[in-house]
Amino acid sequence: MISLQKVNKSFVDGNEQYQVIDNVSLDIAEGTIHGIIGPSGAGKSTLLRMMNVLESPDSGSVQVNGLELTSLGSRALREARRSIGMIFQHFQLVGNRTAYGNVALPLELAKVPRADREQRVLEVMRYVGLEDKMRQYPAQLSGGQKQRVAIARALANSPSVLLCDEPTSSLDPKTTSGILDVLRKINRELGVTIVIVSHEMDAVHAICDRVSVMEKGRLTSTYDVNSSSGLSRTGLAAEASEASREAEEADNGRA
Ligand SMILES: Nc1ncnc2c1ncn2[C@@H]1O[C@H](COP(=O)(O)OP(=O)(O)OP(=O)(O)O)[C@@H](O)[C@H]1O
Repeated sequence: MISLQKVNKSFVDGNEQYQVIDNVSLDIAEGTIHGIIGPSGAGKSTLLRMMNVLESPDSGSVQVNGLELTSLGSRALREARRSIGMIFQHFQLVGNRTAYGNVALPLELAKVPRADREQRVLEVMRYVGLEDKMRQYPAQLSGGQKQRVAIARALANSPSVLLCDEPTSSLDPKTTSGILDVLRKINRELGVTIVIVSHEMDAVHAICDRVSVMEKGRLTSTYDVNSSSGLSRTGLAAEASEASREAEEADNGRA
């Protein structure tokens, strides 16, 4: 369970102070996939980064698996973060390490013995379907492969939560669908709670159980994707596609 209660965050730019997160409360149930959508600058990434306190709130509470992250010292926070993986739009792989070296990195930091490390890297690279790319450097991999390596790295320490900041925004539609399949598999098979920030509505609706909408630092709504509101959106999409089919038929009739 991820629970944000009345979190606030502002940044100072010159003489101006901007309230980027404005009194947001949000509970995300264990084992679900939760989307956060909204216009550019709404505060989506900042809110996501609060869930592992990469961004600490000015006030409010951030609990993950019952632990109040804002009250932890740096060592305890480092340990708590091991159960919270994160992936990014631009992958953030270390360029001078192979895929193997990238995935091994969090295990090295956690002081996992070498033999266990090797075993675990192999396991997670297999899980994302890249066991044949262990010795490649990031520059030798496609975008989709880089994101799979990043996912494997995020999984290395067996997290219970995976935070995804625009995970498919640099990828083409086919690669996007492969990455969404991997994320769905991680959720279903490993029970990992996933939070996805994205501006790609199709991707969000394809994979999420619930979605929150942000605007100007505030949460304006949260809905179930399969609830009546989700269905009405599907209904609208169906109507739109029916209308475009009719227009096409009319066009063909004219030709
Ligand atoms: N470290 C920072 N210092 C100053 N301002 C920041 C910082 N991080 C974010 N901001 C500002 O906070 C606002 C929200 O940023 P954030 O990245 O959370 O929005 P977003 O909804 O994820 O946008 P996008 O979809 O464009 O990524 C923006 O105006 C941004 O410039």
